[in-house]
Order: sequence, then structure tokens, then C-alpha cells
Amino acid sequence: MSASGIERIQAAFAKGERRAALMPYLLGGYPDPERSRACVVAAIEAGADLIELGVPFSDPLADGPVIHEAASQALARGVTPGDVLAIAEAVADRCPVVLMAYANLVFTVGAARFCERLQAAGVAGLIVPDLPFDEADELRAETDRRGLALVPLSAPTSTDERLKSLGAVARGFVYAVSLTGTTGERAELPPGLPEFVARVRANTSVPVAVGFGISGPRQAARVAEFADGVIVGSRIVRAAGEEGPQGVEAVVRELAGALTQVRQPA
Ligand SMILES: O=P(O)(O)OC[C@@H](O)[C@@H](O)c1c[nH]c2ccccc12
Repeated sequence: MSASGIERIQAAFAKGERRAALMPYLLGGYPDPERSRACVVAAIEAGADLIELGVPFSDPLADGPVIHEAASQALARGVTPGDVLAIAEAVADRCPVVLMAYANLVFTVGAARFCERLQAAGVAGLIVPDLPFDEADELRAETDRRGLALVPLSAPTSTDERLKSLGAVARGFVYAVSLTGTTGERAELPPGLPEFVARVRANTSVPVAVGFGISGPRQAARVAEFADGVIVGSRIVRAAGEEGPQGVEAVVRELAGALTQVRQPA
């Protein structure tokens, strides 16, 4: 693969220039390594533009019940970060993969070695949800060196000043966390979301993708009116557990269809 991870993520957003990019989140190794790989392939075939792939972790503090339980099950089956990287590697040439790993998983290996393994597997980007922005410099030096996108998280509680500093060093995209709380399906989008996304956008030159609490096509289409990307996690992890690849395919296809109806401003 000659293009860098950052370039491949950029291209994935550009491909959907006339519609928001769809980024399903799947938990690597869930329900088991083999079906997990089939679920990722199903999501790509159903219209995913990028894949966010989570590494199971024992104390996933940002995750709500569905992903938390899925991670416990994957760990109980002995799924390792290496298993997750093998899944990423299997699909890397078909779709950019952004790895979601808690900080402990990165720093027990060491930032340099961790990034080396990501690059070798063809991973395009990295999200470390519990790494404070002020402590990310060392890791960012490593990701930059390897052309990997270190994607920062922003939240409605982030000040403009904070949005400005993270927006300036963001690679790939900025992840706009829609609400204060944990991952999980919700009936309604949080109030003030368009205004929050506008604030993030005003402070960065890379695309802005929104996640947390988006599960259905109606919500996804609404978010696509003002964001560059839509991230859906718990709904898809639930489908993976309940129905396997076919369930994932159906959910992603419906979401992709909904986004196609929404033209973004030129
Ligand atoms: O599950 P939801 O509410 O659809 O939100 C996306 C989310 O699952 C995914 O991006 C994610 C899973 N675990 C995370 C931890 C931190 C930040 C983001 C994530």
C-alpha cells in the first residue's frame, strides 16, 4: 500500500463528497475472531466508507452496556490485540481502518512499537479515547512519523480554545462526541448538536465525524445534514452479537441508504 493512512482516510471522506461518510464501529474479535472478520467484511460490502475497529479492553470506561458486555465476552474467549490487527490487515486494502484502543493497550507495548505494528497491519488511523490531549505528544510524533492519523476526540464541553488546539493537530478527522456519557443507542439526538459540530468545524481543516447515540437511519440522515461523517457503534455491535454478519450487513445497508438521500452542501 503506497498511500499513507492519513491519505487513505482523506480519500474516504472525499469519495463521499456528496454525502457524509459512514463509519461503522465493530469490536474486533466479537462474537469470535472468525465471525468478527465476516462482520467487518459485511459492513464494507454494505456501504461503509471507513471502519472503526475496537480492541477489547477489560475496563472500557467510555463504553455503555452493549460494547462493554461484548468486550467482556471477547476477552473471555481469549481475543488479543494481535487477533484484532489480523482482522484489520485482512480488510486494509478494501477500506481504511481506524483502530480504537484504550491507552493502557498502547503504552504497555510502547508508543513506537504499537505504531509499528499498526503500520505493518495496514491500519490507517488510531483513536485513544482515554488519552488526555495534553499527554498525546509522544504518541502523535510516532503516528505522524508513520503516516497514521491520530484522531482526537472533542465533546460539547470542550472550550473553543481546546477545540482550536486539537483541531490544529488533528489528522484524518476530528471525532465529535455528541454527548456527555457513554456509548449506546439513544432515542433522540442531543439538543444543540448542529451548533456543537459547527464549533468543531470552525476550528479545524479536517473533516468532522459525529458519534455516540446514533443508531437508526433517521438519526444518521439528520446528522449527515451538518457533519462530514456518521459513526454508529452499539447498534452494529448488537447486530453482530444477535445476528452475525447478515445482521450487520442489513443495518449498515439501511444506514448507507439513508445517507445517500442527504446531499451535503457543495
Ligand atoms: O455506540 P455508539 O453510541 O453508536 O457510539 C459510537 C461508538 O460506539 C464508537 O465510536 C466507540 C466505541 N467505543 C468507544 C470509546 C470511545 C470513543 C468512541 C467509541
